[in-house]
Amino acid sequence: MADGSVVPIDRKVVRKFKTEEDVAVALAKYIADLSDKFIKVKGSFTVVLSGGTLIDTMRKLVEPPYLHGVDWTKWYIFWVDERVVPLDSPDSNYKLAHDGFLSKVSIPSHQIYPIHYKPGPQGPEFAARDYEERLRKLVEKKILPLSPVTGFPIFDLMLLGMGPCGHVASLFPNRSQQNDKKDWVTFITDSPKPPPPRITFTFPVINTASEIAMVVTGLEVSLATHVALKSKHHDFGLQGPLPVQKVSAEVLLTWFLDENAAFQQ
Ligand SMILES: O=C(O)[C@H](O)[C@@H](O)[C@H](O)[C@H](O)COP(=O)(O)O
Repeated sequence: MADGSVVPIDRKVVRKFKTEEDVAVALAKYIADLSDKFIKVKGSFTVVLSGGTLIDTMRKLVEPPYLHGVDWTKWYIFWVDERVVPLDSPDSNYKLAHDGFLSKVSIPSHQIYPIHYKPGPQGPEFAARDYEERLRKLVEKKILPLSPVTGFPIFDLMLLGMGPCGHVASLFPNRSQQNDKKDWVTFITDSPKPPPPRITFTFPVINTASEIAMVVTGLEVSLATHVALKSKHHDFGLQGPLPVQKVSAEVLLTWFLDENAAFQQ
């Protein structure tokens, strides 16, 4: 199916498109519709970004009709993971989002939450603790609600990419961070994807989000996509599931795939 038709399975839908351009068109509408819905219901829209190709795939959102149709003033922006580098570094997920998205829309700057960067070996741990503290303050201010079910903060929308090894955020196979059930934000100093020092939301926070979009395009992710959506078993030389297999959303997890990523479906 290459028309974006929706196949509902539990709290998960898979939307398959022919090209990456078709994914970009559908993703913009999906995000704008959720923005309208959440702002109507709760007066704000909390959005969590990833790095990688996601920001480019969001490109239609900064074009008409969304550019002037979305109420950007109600948006709050967070990062599901960030490389621990200065914010103006070419490796920074903040810079990527700033250049491709945030600089083009009118989200108030105090509603954008980049990491606080500190150089040196303590930088990753500092950035993770600091980010978690800032999230806890937003819970106190009632900007982020806490889930009565999980005890973790509820974000309205999380936009995730996936690597060929099945990683999401900076939760990688063969790294302990994917098993953290206590922290909201943790850090990694030996990420297999460069650069090595990063912070990342943990799975309990990711899976407490209301809506999650897995935005996955390209042939190199087709095997991990196949494992996540079809075979469930894998031959990646690991014990246990791939990180992506642990993703679920409170309301709905929506996969956006192009024909290449869906090649093995
Ligand atoms: O720091 C990063 O690189 C990201 O936040 C990471 O989690 C990304 O979302 C995936 O690696 C997918 O990356 P691509 O979209 O580039 O395949």
